[in-house]
Amino acid sequence: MNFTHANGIVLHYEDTGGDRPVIVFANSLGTDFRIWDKVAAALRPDFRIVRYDKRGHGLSEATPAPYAMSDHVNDLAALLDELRVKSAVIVGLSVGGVIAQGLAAVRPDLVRGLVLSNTAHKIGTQESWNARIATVEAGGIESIADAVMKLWFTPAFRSPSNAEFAGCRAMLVRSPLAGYLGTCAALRDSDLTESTRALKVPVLCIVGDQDGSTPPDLVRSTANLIRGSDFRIVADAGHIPCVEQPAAVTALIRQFLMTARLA
Ligand SMILES: O=C(O)CC1=CCC(=O)O1
Repeated sequence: MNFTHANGIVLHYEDTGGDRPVIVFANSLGTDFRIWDKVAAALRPDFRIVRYDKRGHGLSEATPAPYAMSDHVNDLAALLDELRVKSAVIVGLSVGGVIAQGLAAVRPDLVRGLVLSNTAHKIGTQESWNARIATVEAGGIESIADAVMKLWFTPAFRSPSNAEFAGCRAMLVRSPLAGYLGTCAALRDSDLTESTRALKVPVLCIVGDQDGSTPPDLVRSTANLIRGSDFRIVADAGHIPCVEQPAAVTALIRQFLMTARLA
């Protein structure tokens, strides 16, 4: 296990692969960096892989809610400075993709390219995030877990016999409450439309065909903002294709890196 102080908090991270081209993975709301296990393992022979638990998730410090998206962005910038990463491809899922867009806007020196998975320049509305915050404050994360699982995964993956599904549900309900609520507030208050429209790096946007949280049309609208970006749909996947279809996600990342000459 690796921990470091960055931006005034303790972050949990993993850093493997020495001086190869760097890929950084950022995870989604209510998950930790294990969601990238299969994709990271497939890419590890060819890349330096950095994964981390964002503030209030996994083993990273859970400061009191609410958070701002700039907290998450500044945490990642500080972590990469601490690890002496000069420039990387950032692969971000959902809020991890929002953090990746924010990092590219405020620290373009750190970002060679972006893979934006199941994310958007703006996710949800003030009303939807306030409603979720109120429900979780009243009943805990367990009270929304079954509904969230329907956003995250296809019916086939949600089978009672699928142990991986049970494990992902456990990951959600065991998330630190402050981290979950804090990041809901960060999403509520974040709108990156203008800074994302100004991005100049190579970008691949991907989305599961059955994503109930950031559906294909929303992710396509983000791709349409970014000149020259590519947009791909992953078949038979919900909001977390890196868990549900890791081979397809790995293939799309590899193809993007080759085409954009980032490998
Ligand atoms: O739990 C969800 O609704 C899915 C999600 C939205 C933002 C994020 O990071 O995950």
